[in-house]
Amino acid sequence: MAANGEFSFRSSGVKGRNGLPKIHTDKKAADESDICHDDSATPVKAQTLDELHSLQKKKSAPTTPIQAALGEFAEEDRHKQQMQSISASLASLTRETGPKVVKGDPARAAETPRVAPVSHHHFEPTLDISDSGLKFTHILYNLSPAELYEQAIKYEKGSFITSSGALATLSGAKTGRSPRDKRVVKDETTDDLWWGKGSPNIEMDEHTFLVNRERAVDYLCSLEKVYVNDQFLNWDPEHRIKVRIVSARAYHSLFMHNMCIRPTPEELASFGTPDFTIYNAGQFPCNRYTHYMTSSTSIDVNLSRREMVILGTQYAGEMKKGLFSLMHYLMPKRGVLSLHSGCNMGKDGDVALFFGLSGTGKTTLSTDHNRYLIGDDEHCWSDNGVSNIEGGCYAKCIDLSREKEPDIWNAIKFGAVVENVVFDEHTREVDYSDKSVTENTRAAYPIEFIPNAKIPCVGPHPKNVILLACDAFGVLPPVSKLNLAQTMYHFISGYTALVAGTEDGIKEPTATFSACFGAAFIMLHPTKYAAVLADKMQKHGATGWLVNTGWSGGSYGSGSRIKLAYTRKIIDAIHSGELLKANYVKTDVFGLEIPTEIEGVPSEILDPANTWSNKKAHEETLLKLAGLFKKNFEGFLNYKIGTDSNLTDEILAAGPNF
Ligand SMILES: Nc1ncnc2c1ncn2[C@@H]1O[C@H](COP(=O)(O)OP(=O)(O)OP(=O)(O)O)[C@@H](O)[C@H]1O
Ligand SMILES: O=C([O-])CC(=O)C(=O)O
Ligand SMILES: [Ca+2]
Ligand SMILES: [Mn+2]
Repeated sequence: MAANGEFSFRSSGVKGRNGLPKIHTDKKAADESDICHDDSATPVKAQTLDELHSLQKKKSAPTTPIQAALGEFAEEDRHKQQMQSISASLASLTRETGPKVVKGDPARAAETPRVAPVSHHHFEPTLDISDSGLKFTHILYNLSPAELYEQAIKYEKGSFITSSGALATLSGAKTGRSPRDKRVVKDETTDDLWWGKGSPNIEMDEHTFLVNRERAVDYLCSLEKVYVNDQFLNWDPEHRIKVRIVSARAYHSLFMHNMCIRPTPEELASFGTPDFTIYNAGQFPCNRYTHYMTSSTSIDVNLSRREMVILGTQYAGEMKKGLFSLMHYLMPKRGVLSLHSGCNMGKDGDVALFFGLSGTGKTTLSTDHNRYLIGDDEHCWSDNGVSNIEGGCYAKCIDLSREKEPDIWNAIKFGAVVENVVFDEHTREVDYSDKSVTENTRAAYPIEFIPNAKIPCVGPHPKNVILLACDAFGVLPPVSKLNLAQTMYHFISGYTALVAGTEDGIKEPTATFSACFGAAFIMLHPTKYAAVLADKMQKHGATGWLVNTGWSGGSYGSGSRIKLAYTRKIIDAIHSGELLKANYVKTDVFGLEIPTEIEGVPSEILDPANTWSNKKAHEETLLKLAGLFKKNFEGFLNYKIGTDSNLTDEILAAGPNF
């Protein structure tokens, strides 16, 4: 480059008579040179192309002194134990005990014979030899994102790299969870579970579970290779759970790599036996002649065996939320509260929880450039404070925009999985407004893709508990301050309203009530979680808030969704403590305390009654929604919350009055 920044050719030192560089053919002359060499001078250290290719990849470097100290024998032992553990995980219950498993990609054929087959001498003689007992199952163990990308692109139709570097994939026929196909084994250990009306736990017996388990395991072992992830749940070391995920798709393995906590190499070396195992055979259906099965999809949890089987759905969220259900069972046993909430922390250590059903804003509002992100969806609140259960986020992508949600936008890069999005076939730019595959398009990315993620994902006791509702009726205020009884009333109600199918034009919104803002995932009766939440909020002086991220100025169809920018201002005022100091007035019917002013938010929208042009329609809609709340709460009237009945009575009184 010339000094002025313009590009120019470097003038060559030795020139021939015609001005061109002289070509030296004489070896001696070239060796003793001060003359210019050809840049490619050093030859490759390979005799053949195969050798050349073998130079490209080196063995992953041992990372720490711990591993170095293990020595070669210990390392070999550890590897053998790992393979035995995986073989045991994949064991058929009716034939030989564990399949022959071998680590590595079958496509890298040259490498496989070097690995000694796992010996089965400690097992009983096989009951029934089958072809599956003679073949090897290759184990792709905790692959890296780059390796999983290659697997997905090579072997899974519908896998593509988007222009931002994310892996686009299709989840198949199912683009959301299938709660009606979830089953939980009912046995002597599950008496304390919530069964019956309203409960998400539909029973199955142990035998049927084993039938489905065998079906999944046979399917997985029939494949040439399966993916195994060994990872953790819960950033609180005291309550950490070890999970193993066995799956048939690189998509599933990468999704869980992103969503669970990723072990360090040392943690992986000493992983041992998992506390819980998922068998994801989602490409393979369940057999509908099997007892308890009502479709070809079945998601089965067996708490005694610490196992979960997935048949007939490839939607990866089933694994995420299956593990969340497990935490809703395990954590309360330890006095730890599990929460379907987002969580973030201010610079001064003030923590906020964001409860809400799907699509109400947990991910959007907890991902806040001015605050540390602890997590977007699943948390625990123990005596130690709050901790994220997961290692990643799962953001809705529909209508995602760089301007409104920059941190989420930027997190969709190499390593992230985007499900069911539509992209330009040439540029691979994703069109986030396209609902051709589904409205529930999603991105799963490791939490550290958010620049201000708080790692480790733990924080002190919450100061604010924000209940989010996307009220498509447009009658709940944008924000209300709640007393403890109101917080419990709305926590147990778990309200949101969804907009019904949009294809035939405008439809009535439908109210959904989902206890604890996650009835699909809780294992015990809602009042058990509510009692612990009330106790913790009281003990740590947390304030409850109800935030409507839905409609204003009318119901869906006539009004419009509250601007995200306004909701963010409201949330800012909660975090800063400003809102606690505001003036409040009480609304009719719901008896909610609403502020008269918030910086950056037009005051006239703070009371929904002001925003409806048709006052009569407003009144009717308000009463209609209040009636739905009342009816829903009837199911909880016979339950006591906490140790005395005072709180129960207060909570009942905290609902709508009309
Ligand atoms: N005022 C608003 N407040 C919050 N979100 C809004 C608002 N207006 C529009 N949105 C959109 O609503 C969606 C909220 O979805 P989000 O992913 O945060 O849901 P979630 O509560 O995390 O659900 P899930 O549990 O299913 O992950 C986003 O797509 C967001 O852009
Ligand atoms: O589980 C899913 O598919 C997405 C999610 O977070 C929810 O529905 O709460
Ligand atoms: Ca979310
Ligand atoms: Mn969720």
